[in-house]
Amino acid sequence: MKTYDIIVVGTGGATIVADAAIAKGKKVAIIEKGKFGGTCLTRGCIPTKVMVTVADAVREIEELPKIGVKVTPATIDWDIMSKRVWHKIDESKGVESYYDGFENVDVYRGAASFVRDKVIMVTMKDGTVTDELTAPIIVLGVGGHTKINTIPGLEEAGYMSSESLFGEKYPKAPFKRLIVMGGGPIGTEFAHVFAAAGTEVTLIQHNRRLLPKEDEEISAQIYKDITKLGIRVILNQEPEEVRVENGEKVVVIRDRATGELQEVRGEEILMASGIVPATEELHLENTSIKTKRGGWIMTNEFLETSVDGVYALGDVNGEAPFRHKANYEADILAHNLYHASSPEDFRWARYDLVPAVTFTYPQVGHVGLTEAEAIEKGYDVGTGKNFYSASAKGFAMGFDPGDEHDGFVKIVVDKETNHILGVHVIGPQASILFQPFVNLLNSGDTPLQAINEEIGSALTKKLRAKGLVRKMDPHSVITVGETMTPHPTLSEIIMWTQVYYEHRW
Ligand SMILES: Cc1cc2nc3c(=O)[nH]c(=O)nc-3n(C[C@H](O)[C@H](O)[C@H](O)COP(=O)(O)OP(=O)(O)OC[C@H]3O[C@@H](n4cnc5c(N)ncnc54)[C@H](O)[C@@H]3O)c2cc1C
Ligand SMILES: NC(=O)c1ccc[n+]([C@@H]2O[C@H](COP(=O)([O-])OP(=O)(O)OC[C@H]3O[C@@H](n4cnc5c(N)ncnc54)[C@H](O)[C@@H]3O)[C@@H](O)[C@H]2O)c1
Repeated sequence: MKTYDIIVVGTGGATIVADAAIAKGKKVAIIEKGKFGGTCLTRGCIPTKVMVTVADAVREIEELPKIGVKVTPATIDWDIMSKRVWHKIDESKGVESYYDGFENVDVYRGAASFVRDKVIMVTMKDGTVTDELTAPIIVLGVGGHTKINTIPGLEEAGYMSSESLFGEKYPKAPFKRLIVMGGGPIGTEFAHVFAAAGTEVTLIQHNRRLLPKEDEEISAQIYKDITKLGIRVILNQEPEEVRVENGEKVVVIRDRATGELQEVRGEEILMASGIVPATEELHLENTSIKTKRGGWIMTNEFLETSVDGVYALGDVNGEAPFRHKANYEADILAHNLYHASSPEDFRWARYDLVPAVTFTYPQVGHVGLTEAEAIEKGYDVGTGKNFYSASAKGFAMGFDPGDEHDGFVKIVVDKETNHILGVHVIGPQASILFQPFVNLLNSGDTPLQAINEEIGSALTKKLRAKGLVRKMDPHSVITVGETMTPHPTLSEIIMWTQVYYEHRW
């Protein structure tokens, strides 16, 4: 049995904890079965946003004649864009070699599995299996991957997911006709990218709304805006069958309201139908680690699992699946394990103020509750809405009052206190517009609130009983650093204020 101070499984957000341990001179094991850097760098946020930024530029140029700029149609240079996409993905190699450079770190390239609580073995890429490894602290940051629904004929016909798109299925040129299955962030972002590249895109959505996690009014607006781009959106559909006909893939869908059947054809199918936790290889059944519905690992506000000393962060704990949320949790854990002056100085996670952005066209962003969620929670709800066209800048950008595609901000307020419960934006730069509210809402005295109360080490129980309050001083550079900022946005340049103030970079 080999013993470490800490074992970190997965090299996405969890690397923040590994880095803190390395800096403290701890003996660290890092286990990664895929590309180093995790989903965000190698098949998620970053390569998609390199593409989305190009697609945005094409659409922005198309809008310029309205404000008096003569343009010729812009088109995407697929080769240059793809080179930039793969340049970022290939930074993964640098992450891998970085960890090879430390004497106090053992890097295992393979899949970790639990033998029992706190004991792990790794099936290495060459098929060999390591000795048993153990540590008083084990951090699980194994992420998630695309959920593939069982649809008759799908496996035989073949399909792509974000994993294979940024892998063996990366196209040398844009598709002629693409079917996107799913109208969440992944589906709407890729639909925007390919439509801007000249692909005829049909997006099939199971839900009756696009982006159903957004406020209803935002969903309705994004439907109008996306269809204006030439993307065909078919809502409220159940995929019935997939087949190949004359070299094309045919998806048969059934309208969930009317039962009507129709066929959609395309050169390729992109599955964007949600994610599942990547726990298959962990063999959690050999442990007492509790999971919740959907198989997500249950964690509390200190990222503890039901096994003392085992923590889980990022997508795998089933809280909001964003890279900034994974980073936020990893920062908290790194602080509590390696930097806190005492348990009273511990930080804890809260999930009621996770900012979310979808980088489709236009951008959509929010923090806090939707109007429907606020009503359901029993608030006496008031709302306010303002349009881009109502501001001088909005007019300058080409928005006119009454414009069907005007952007807007909607605030959801508790009428009893005038407290802001949620802020929702749709329009250009939505990703950065609502950040001041994220900072505002996170400021002030923040009492410790238990999450999944059944989970808690002896120390956690003591801290809960004590009733800790973290002072999030709105003037403090530390508060800015401890507040989530959506990734990847320009607001991050400002959010890292604490880090460059402390000369950590
Ligand atoms: C197409 C796409 C676009 C996205 N865009 C955005 C965006 O713009 N903004 C945003 O905030 N989020 C975005 N996301 C979500 C974001 O990528 C994830 O929330 C984030 O990467 C999760 O980080 P993580 O640390 O939890 O896990 P990951 O980054 O997924 O890291 C987990 C790592 O664990 C490894 N692993 C798994 N099992 C084992 C095992 N048994 N042993 C060893 N290693 C293992 C995996 O290989 C992986 O490298 C996007 C996701 C996708 C798919
Ligand atoms: N900009 C970002 O921050 C960003 C971008 C991409 C992904 N992500 C994260 O990654 C996660 C995964 O993204 P996602 O868009 O796949 O998930 P999602 O769960 O948000 O959306 C999936 C959508 O697919 C629909 N769906 C499910 N099965 C279907 C089927 N068989 N046919 C048609 N539609 C079907 C669902 O109704 C749902 O709206 C998200 O939770 C998201 O938070 C974030």
